[in-house]
Amino acid sequence: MTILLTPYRSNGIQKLSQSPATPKPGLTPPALNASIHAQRCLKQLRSKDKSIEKYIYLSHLKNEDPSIFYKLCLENMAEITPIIYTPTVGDACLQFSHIYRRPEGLYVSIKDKGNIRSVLNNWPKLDEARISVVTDGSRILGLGDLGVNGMGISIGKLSLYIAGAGIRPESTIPICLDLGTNNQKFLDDPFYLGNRHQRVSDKEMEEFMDEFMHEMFRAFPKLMVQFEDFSTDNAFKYLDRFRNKYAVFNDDIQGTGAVILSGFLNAAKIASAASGRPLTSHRILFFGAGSAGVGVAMQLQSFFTLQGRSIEEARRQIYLVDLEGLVYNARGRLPEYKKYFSRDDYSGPPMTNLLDIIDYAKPTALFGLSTVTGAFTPEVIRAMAANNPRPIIFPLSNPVRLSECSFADAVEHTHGAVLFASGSPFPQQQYGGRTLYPGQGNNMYIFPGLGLGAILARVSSVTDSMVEASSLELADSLTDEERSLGLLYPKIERIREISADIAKAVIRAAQNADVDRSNDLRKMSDSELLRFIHGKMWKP
Ligand SMILES: O=C([O-])CC(=O)C(=O)O
Ligand SMILES: [Mg+2]
Repeated sequence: MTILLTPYRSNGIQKLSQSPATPKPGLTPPALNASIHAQRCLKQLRSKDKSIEKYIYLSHLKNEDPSIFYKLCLENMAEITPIIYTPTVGDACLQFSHIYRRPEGLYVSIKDKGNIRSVLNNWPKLDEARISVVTDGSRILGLGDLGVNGMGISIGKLSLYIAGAGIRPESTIPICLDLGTNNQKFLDDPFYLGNRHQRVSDKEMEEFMDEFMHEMFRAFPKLMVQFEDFSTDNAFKYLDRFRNKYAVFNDDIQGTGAVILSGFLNAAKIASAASGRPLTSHRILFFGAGSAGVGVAMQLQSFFTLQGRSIEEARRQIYLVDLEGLVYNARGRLPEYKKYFSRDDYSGPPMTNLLDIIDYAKPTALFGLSTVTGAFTPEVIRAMAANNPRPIIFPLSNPVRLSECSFADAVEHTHGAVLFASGSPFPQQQYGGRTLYPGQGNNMYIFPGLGLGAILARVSSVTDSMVEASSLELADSLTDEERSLGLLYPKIERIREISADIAKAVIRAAQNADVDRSNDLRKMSDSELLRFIHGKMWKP
């Protein structure tokens, strides 16, 4: 590890390879020692009480000395992830224009339309680019339209790619598209860093997106793009529009779908053992029918059909609930993405009360993707427990304060029987003399490995089978010890090992689907492939 002395680096491009191995005498204190310095940085981090201050400190450290930053991340994953990522990254995005210090990432604005190529060409490491996280800031976590402040989420996701999958820092491009914002508070804020107008029309956005994607893959031919936190309609629209043309996936639809299927599988096995109900006959109620809700529903339906259910049977195991209640055909006009799971077997008056819907559908699993804080009231939790010996309750909205319930409430009102995962981290609980651990059903377990597999196989597109492979691999990755603790997801400290396993499964799925362009990997045995993947991981 080197202690960097390089001055200001524009756009967060980290010149690791060019950093001086040994600083010139006199330019650092005489007894500066790298491993002590890592401890010093950790101590400085821990001395701050506010998580946003910790975020600012780490963001500064990453720019100054990426090696030490990523070393700290890897050695303290459980402590640092909630600061550089969900939930603190949500606050960082809200305050992005106020805490901004230096450029990082690439901004492509509607004003660049017609001229996007020349903006992309300004990126300092054209040849190195492999993974880009692209947001338009229109639905950041559950926080709504944050405009150009959404850059924070692209940066946060890519930090996890680097820490969690060993993607080289210089191969990553965080991108925020500035298509305006409908957030009046930001439009009125003199510090706001984006264009000061409402979001452009759908038609203008479409022309912009076509040009942007076309130029991205011309400028960076080896790239894979992760779409992040687009508003629901556009998340589906642009995934559909580009998924067969470019190597692109949507993290909120597919990454969340995969991670929740994985946690559900591990939970459903335990629940089925307790209830005697077959794994394939679970009924799932989705409270929240946006990109994540529908994405997870599609992933679960696909799983049930793989297990021998007909498509129709699988579809009927899923109930969607939005802000107007149960989603059913007779209710009236629905947006396109809600139609598929809309019920045709109910035609009574609108069913708006979650307790009534639970009573009607008798779900074995309740998923929250609504951003309605506290929607899973004690009564709702108790109703789930009354119908199921081990109820599956996943309040998945991010960040923490938007969660549908806390882990403590879920434990208390199910007398410790709950099988729980949330989108944001919750502390463990003591119950009846046992320690109970909450799962974190966050796409952070999926996208690093999915992306790593995709770029190593040089895929031309990201197929559903690749996403599914990542999910099944994650579900399988629990160790005996983790299972005995009742965990639904592996410990985050094992993220690199898990990302490598996921990458391997993704590469094999890409080969089966014939979307890979790296023939050499086809010739490798599984163990050779895994060794190859580990060898490719950048280590700080
Ligand atoms: O960023 C996260 O923590 C998970 C996610 O994609 C979202 O909530 O939009
Ligand atoms: Mg997201």
